[in-house]
Amino acid sequence: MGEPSAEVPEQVDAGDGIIATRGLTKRFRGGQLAVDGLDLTVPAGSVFGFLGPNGSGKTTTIRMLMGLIEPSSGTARVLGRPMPRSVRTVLPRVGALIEGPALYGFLSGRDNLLRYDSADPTADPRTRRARVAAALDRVGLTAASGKKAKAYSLGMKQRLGLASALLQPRELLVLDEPTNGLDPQGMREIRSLIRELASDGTTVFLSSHLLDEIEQVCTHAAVMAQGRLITQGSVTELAAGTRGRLFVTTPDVGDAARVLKELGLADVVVAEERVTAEPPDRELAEVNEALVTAGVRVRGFGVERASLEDAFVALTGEGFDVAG
Ligand SMILES: Nc1ncnc2c1ncn2[C@@H]1O[C@H](COP(=O)(O)OP(=O)(O)OP(=O)(O)O)[C@@H](O)[C@H]1O
Repeated sequence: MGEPSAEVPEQVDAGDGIIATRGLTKRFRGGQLAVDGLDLTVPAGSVFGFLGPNGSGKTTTIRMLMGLIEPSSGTARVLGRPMPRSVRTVLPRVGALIEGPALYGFLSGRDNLLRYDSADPTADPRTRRARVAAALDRVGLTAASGKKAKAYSLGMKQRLGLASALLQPRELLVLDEPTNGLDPQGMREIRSLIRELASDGTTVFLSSHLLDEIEQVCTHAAVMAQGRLITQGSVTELAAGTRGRLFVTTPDVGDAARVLKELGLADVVVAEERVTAEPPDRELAEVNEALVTAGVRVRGFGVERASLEDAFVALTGEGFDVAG
């Protein structure tokens, strides 16, 4: 039921993306418009960051992609197939970690994975132990595999969750806020694990409300705000579309700021021993010369590359400031 018949083969168009949505919309019963006309394209082989403040519609989108809830309108295709119609053929090829892993605290990490594996009707019981051992090894939990899961740190629980998603080879990993609640060390571990997984060709789609996290691990990103897509593209393109900032490092910040304003530079901001402004249209050397001529002791000077945060500010006119 629901699967396309042999006469109407599903075309998997690689150019279409591993995930592709068109006009995807979710309005909840109470009238809340959680996702509004989303057109998302996730290229094969990318580490795709789905970025947005809390409440911007990320989890709702992921739930629609995984066939957990029905869209109100629009379409979603995952691995080239329509969701939720193709849930049964698509989900076995996708490793998903949504809203934290469901673990039995009284079982060891290894026994939790054995349970997961035995719940999969396609998993051969004869190779179960080897599969579980490989997954534990992959996430660096071999040494702790005999410990009860309730004694695991949050980071270890998260890694065990990832191991459960990795019991079978996957074409796509979908991770909802994989570093949420972790300490900096735990975050670093999960990030390096994600990079490693991506390096052997798995497409990774992860949501996050942390800009620098996306910048550190993702090749591509989409930015959501209030249920709408603000932008998407490669991380370098997104940042490159935004101009960097001119900076002057000097003890004479007052004089430096005055000179920059006299030269017509916009958005001059003074901080301790540092003045920044929008980059000028004129030659940088001219600006430097004007500073030096005015007696400003220039200790550092140049244009900094724009970050994803600069891009976000430029797009929305506001900072990426999220509450908890
Ligand atoms: N089952 C539901 N019924 C009604 N409204 C909902 C439901 N689930 C989510 N919402 C609302 O939809 C909006 C988007 O929520 P969603 O959880 O998708 O955002 P998010 O970006 O994933 O945020 P978070 O990171 O906090 O999970 C929010 O305003 C939320 O209150």
